[in-house]
Amino acid sequence: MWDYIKLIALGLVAVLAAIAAGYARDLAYQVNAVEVMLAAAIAFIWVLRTMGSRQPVAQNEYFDGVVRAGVIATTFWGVVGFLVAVIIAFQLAYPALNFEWAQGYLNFGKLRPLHTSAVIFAFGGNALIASSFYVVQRTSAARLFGGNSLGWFVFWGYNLFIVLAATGYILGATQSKEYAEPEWYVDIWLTIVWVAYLLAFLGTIFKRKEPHIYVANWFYLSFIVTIAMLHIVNNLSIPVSFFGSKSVQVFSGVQDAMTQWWYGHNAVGFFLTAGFLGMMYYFVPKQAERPVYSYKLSIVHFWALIFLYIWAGPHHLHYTALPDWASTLGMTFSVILWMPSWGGMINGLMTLSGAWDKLRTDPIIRMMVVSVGFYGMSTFEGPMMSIKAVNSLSHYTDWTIGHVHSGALGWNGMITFGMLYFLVPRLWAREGLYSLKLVSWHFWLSTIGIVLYAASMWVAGIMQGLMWREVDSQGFLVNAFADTVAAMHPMFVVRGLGGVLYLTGGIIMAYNLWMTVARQPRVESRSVAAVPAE
Ligand code: HEM
Ligand code: HEM
Ligand SMILES: [Cu+2]
Repeated sequence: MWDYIKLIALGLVAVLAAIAAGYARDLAYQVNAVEVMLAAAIAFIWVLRTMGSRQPVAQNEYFDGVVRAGVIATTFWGVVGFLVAVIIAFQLAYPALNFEWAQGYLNFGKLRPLHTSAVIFAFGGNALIASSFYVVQRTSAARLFGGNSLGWFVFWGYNLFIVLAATGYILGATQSKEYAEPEWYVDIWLTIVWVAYLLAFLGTIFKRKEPHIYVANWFYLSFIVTIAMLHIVNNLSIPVSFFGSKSVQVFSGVQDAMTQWWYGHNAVGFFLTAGFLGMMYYFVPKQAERPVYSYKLSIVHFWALIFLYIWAGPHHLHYTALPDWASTLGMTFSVILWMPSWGGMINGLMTLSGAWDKLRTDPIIRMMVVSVGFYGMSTFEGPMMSIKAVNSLSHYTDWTIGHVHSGALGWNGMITFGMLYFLVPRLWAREGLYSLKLVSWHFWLSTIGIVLYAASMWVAGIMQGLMWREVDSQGFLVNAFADTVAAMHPMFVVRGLGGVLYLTGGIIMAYNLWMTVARQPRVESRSVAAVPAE
């Protein structure tokens, strides 16, 4: 019965998407409609072919299939995102790489949002979904809520969202809001997927056999709920046509800017921070084989973090049309935010107390420790940059880009690598990783890559800021904008090289994980039973 309903729904979606493709007013919409049609058709055929032959799921076992798929997707999108990153980094250093024949499709302006979405939403998002599904099942001693269908719907639905967004960007569909570029219909689709995600996660917590809700789940849950709220409010818009990608924002002027940076800042706070803290609170203690340093601190900094983050958005709009009081409010909360951020860092680092020797022997722990260290560094730098006097120098410069990447490469990237190295042997029941030596190589390549990236951007950013300010004795500006661009060339090259190292590390990881699954002997004793909580 349920299968028939699925077939009818999928068939309907495929037909409607085909009609939409026919009536499409622009290329991006048309290609997106064809993609939806294909996705629905493939799902239709799959449901049809497996009807009646699917085994009932064993309720006392964890649902790890979807986590395995998430791990593969994370690795894949990571390498893709880093590759696009290296291309745009060299496009900035050598503008000739914006080839004439690729204008309008593969120039910097088109590839930049592709990079940001690929690394944040595809790489980071898949890492968060996969790890949260793993963690919530283990710590609740319960199978993922909603049967296999809900979990698979979240995974495939989310990855369809990424494909729709990415092809849309290349073909020119964007609502021009940073990190929220996808147009209205893609936003609606993500909303549906996200509600399903919330349902699967929360449902598992509700049916947990463990009385306590482990703190990692608090962080994951706040991430899921807050992203839903941010996504819906920031994307309120009215489509120009039902058959076109263009839409008009509901807010305008400075209200729109404030909504956008309330979104943008809290995307950092809840997607790139709270969600990844959830990851830290499970995988660091697991890998170190030590309990969390202070459980009390984890609760205190959780509530402080989620309360404070929400107010800090205006630090993205200093010295704009935004009223001064709002800007001051944003700055104040940003400075206070330093404390709970460091609460998290201290808790992560101190979890290793008594196990510091592992830093010498275990490259995965090393990766996690560097990650938490970069979290601490970027959450010190951020509050500093939010101070108006500092921001008057740093804003619009590459200092911001350096700050972004010490958080993104250092914190988000490294903790995700650690999580992947932890999970793959367990999910595929393999006897440890294929090569710890390759993990060590990955560690050093990515660490040196980050250092090159951050250091070159500090130099570039501060130089740029100072050059923009420089006036002669008559009060005239000394430097033309083009002078500052020319002066940054060497730093752009260094940043690009840092990116090459980081990408190489990513490829080595992909190879190592592949070989772990392909070559390592199986272990039979892996526990998949949903009791007791682990
Ligand atoms: C191979 C490593 C990477 C390289 C070489 C790289 C390079 C770049 C470049 C060249 C830009 C454009 C800067 C500009 O417009 O001046 C950029 C922007 C950005 N990247 Fe990366 N990236 C890398 C990895 C990552 C990762 C892993 C993340 C996130 C998890 C990330 C997040 C971002 C964000 C959020 C922006 C926009 C920053 C802003 O507008 O202030 N990047 N990246
Ligand atoms: C206490 C924590 C933090 C504070 C107070 C903070 C503050 C700031 C400030 C003041 C800016 C510059 C705004 C501008 O001049 O345009 C900024 C930009 C940014 N930060 Fe942070 N930051 C924090 C942590 C982080 C972390 C951990 C990450 C990444 C994982 C991150 C990612 C970003 C991104 C992506 C931007 C660029 C936004 C854009 O213009 O596109 N921040 N942050
Ligand atoms: Cu911010």
